Amino acid sequence: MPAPAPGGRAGGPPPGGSDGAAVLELRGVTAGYGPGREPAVRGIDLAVPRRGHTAVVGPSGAGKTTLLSLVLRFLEPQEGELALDGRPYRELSHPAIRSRLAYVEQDTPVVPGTIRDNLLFSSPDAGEEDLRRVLRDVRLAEKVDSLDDGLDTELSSTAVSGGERQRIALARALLREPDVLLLDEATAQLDALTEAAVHECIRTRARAGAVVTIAHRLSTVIDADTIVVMESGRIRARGTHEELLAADVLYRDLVEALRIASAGSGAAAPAGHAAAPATVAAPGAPQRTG
Ligand SMILES: Nc1ncnc2c1ncn2[C@@H]1O[C@H](COP(=O)(O)OP(=O)(O)OP(=O)(O)O)[C@@H](O)[C@H]1O
Repeated sequence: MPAPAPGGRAGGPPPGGSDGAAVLELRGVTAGYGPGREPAVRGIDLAVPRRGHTAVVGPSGAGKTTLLSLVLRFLEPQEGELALDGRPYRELSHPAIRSRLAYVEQDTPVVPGTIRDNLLFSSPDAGEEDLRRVLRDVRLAEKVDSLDDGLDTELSSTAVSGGERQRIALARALLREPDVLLLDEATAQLDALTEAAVHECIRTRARAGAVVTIAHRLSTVIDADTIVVMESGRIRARGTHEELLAADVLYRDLVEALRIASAGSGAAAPAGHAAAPATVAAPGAPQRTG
């Protein structure tokens, strides 16, 4: 198997490349955090296909969070440009961009109010059946049904675990049916139900739209359609799990770290992958996304 060219995909062009299929593109993007500082990412070329799961991996400080910050327009490029459906970001307003994206942080805060308020926060017109659907998707439907006030339960009056909090955030994001779901997977160990729900939601959503994860679980990485390996602010390789295992030494090291970190977790491997227990982040993984 040919080695992936630096920043290129083994065995062919980047998915969603120049064929117009990309929903989101970064073209030669260099960006950083102020004058006098080294750029945090350099010369990033990335085309995110309209459907499918793109996982971003890399050691601490590689630029993964910066990449997401650029996509969310928390940060502007110093060089290069981003585009949504082929239209450069500079021609689009912040709300126009954000309306197409949904972002689930590692530690997304719940908003004051009820579970319903939390779900409707960014989709105020969603109907009851939509709320039920996303709660089922994130495996919270039974829990909500068991509460006396159901969807109208005040979150402050209920003990909400970290896992449930993340599932509420994910449900809120799914409700929007975003063109691009951006997800910074939790580094903390979460309960098995949350792990499974997040995993399943990524798979389901990736059939309808684009999902970009900063992946901290081996099972998530393995499941991605394309994995982007970042190092020192650059994309050093991209491809499928098998392609990268064969061709990229840093990827092999990252996978090994995830495997070691997750050893003994007992999480099930995705179908077709013999050794993929993963519930714990690699050492040095990020704490949160800005
Ligand atoms: N707010 C900030 N101000 C200044 N420098 C920053 C800021 N955020 C990130 N950086 C720097 O940018 C570079 C890339 O950081 P980034 O957080 O994007 O990497 P990362 O791959 O997400 O790392 P981690 O896995 O540790 O979260 C690092 O050198 C980091 O120190």
